[in-house]
Amino acid sequence: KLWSNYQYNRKYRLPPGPKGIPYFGNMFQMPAYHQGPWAKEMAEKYGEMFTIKVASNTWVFLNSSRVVNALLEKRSAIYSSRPSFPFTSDLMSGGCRMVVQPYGAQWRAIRKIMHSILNIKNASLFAPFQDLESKQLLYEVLERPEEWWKANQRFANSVIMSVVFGKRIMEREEENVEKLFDTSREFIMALQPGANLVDTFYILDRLPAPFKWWRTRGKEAFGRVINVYETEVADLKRRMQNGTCPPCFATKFLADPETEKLGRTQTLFALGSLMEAGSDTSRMTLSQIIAAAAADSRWVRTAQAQIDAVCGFGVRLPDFADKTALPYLSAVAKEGFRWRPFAEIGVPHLLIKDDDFEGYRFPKDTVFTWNSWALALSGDEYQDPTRFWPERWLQGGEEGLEDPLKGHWSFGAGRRVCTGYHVGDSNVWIAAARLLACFDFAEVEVWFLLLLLLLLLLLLLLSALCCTMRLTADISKGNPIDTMNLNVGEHRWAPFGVKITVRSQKHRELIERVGKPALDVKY
Ligand code: HEM
Repeated sequence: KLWSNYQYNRKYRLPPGPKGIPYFGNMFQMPAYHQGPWAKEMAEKYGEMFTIKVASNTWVFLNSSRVVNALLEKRSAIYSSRPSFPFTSDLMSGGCRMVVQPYGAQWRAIRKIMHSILNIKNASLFAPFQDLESKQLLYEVLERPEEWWKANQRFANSVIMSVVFGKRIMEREEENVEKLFDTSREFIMALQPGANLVDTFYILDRLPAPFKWWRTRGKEAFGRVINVYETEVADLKRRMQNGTCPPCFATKFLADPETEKLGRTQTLFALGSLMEAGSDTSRMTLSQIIAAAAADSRWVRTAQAQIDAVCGFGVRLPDFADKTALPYLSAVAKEGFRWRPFAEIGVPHLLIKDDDFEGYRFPKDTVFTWNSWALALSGDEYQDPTRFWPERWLQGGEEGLEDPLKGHWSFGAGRRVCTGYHVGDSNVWIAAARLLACFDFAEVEVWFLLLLLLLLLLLLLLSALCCTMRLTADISKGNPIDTMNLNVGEHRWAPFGVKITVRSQKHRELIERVGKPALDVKY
């Protein structure tokens, strides 16, 4: 062991990093969740790159746009695989969840399919659904402002379900959608570094099957997710037989002879990954924009002034056709992606062969990640980085405003960059533009909190203790909103408290006129 360590250290040179302990490395220093602030602190201490060990894996964090660009973008051909995840990928995803698949033929085939539906040329395919669902979103927020987070979820989910499965999701509580959010959350949790020992200590995977204590749990998780996807495909087939299914991606995909070659599990996961990635991401970014609007009304006033100038005060809703006339709204969407990236420490990219870079020599199988939180909140990268300040994107003119990838790393990098970024960007643009056109956002006031707490005390006597504790936790986050701990991944209750009010009677009438009819649209 000592000899092989000596040889390794002679051959390779890695950036410095915090000292770890034998076998576990830095595993216990990195928080289990919400690792962004810790990784930012390390970046401030070590500079553009730092190295940590998570058991036998070596991770290099990239902390400046310069090095992300130089490695993940420019050398993408060798920095685009994923580390092995015996539990999270092989067991609970049957090796078929694209986001954790290694770089290779299978990943390439699925990426091609994803691209065929999510690319910019299909913007016109998504636009009518985004238009319809964002109108319904406004009506839902008007009717039940305290359930804004559910309305965001339904919006994002229904857009992708309409395009992929030709069906609208009318109720956020729909059983299979609820299960989809649960399985997505389970997957994200499993992916956290150190969450499953076998994903970190690969040697455990060599144990004989009866000693692998995690197998049953992994198989059950796989069963749950496959069940969600199968339920959707069965429903699709039923509607196709009834003649009630409009043309959609899944009907074409399932009828394509090429699809058969993928096998059943991969076919289901291709459709499922679209549902999963398409639903969760846009709603989280929208939640962040709502938090930013409640925490700082300065930029909201500017956005509303521009919308009012173009669409009239409560006269009509902004539309995709207004995009060039509303550059501030494109800057809002961009700032929404940059401000508090939810993939806080990026997504791991695996280097597939030894590489030299500026005096360092990286061994094959080193994990590289862009330190997303640190990059977004770095004073070297952005002026006044913690502030939600759309103006930053307009300072040098409007160049690059329409490219969703330009100026931040929230969609990832290189060949692994998010395939759905056009859809995510347009989802966020239309929903944010319309919400800002019609509503004001404020942090929850103290008297309101006290009243709610009083009510909760009464509730305590009547309802289950755990439920009350959960509500209390929600409310305690309300005033003021802690924008560094937004917890937007939460899908079961409001991640933070916010007061949403319609801007005027004219806006109320506008929403009733255009938003309410959206509820009756069926196909
Ligand atoms: C709305 C905001 C969104 C954000 C911030 C986001 C972010 C990301 C990030 C950070 C990655 C990993 C990139 C990397 O490893 O370098 C990713 C991958 C991916 N995203 Fe998104 N995403 C969004 C929306 C969407 C949507 C709407 C879809 C699909 C409908 C989608 C589908 C995917 C897929 C399939 C991958 C896996 C790509 C691969 O591993 O090759 N995303 N996304």
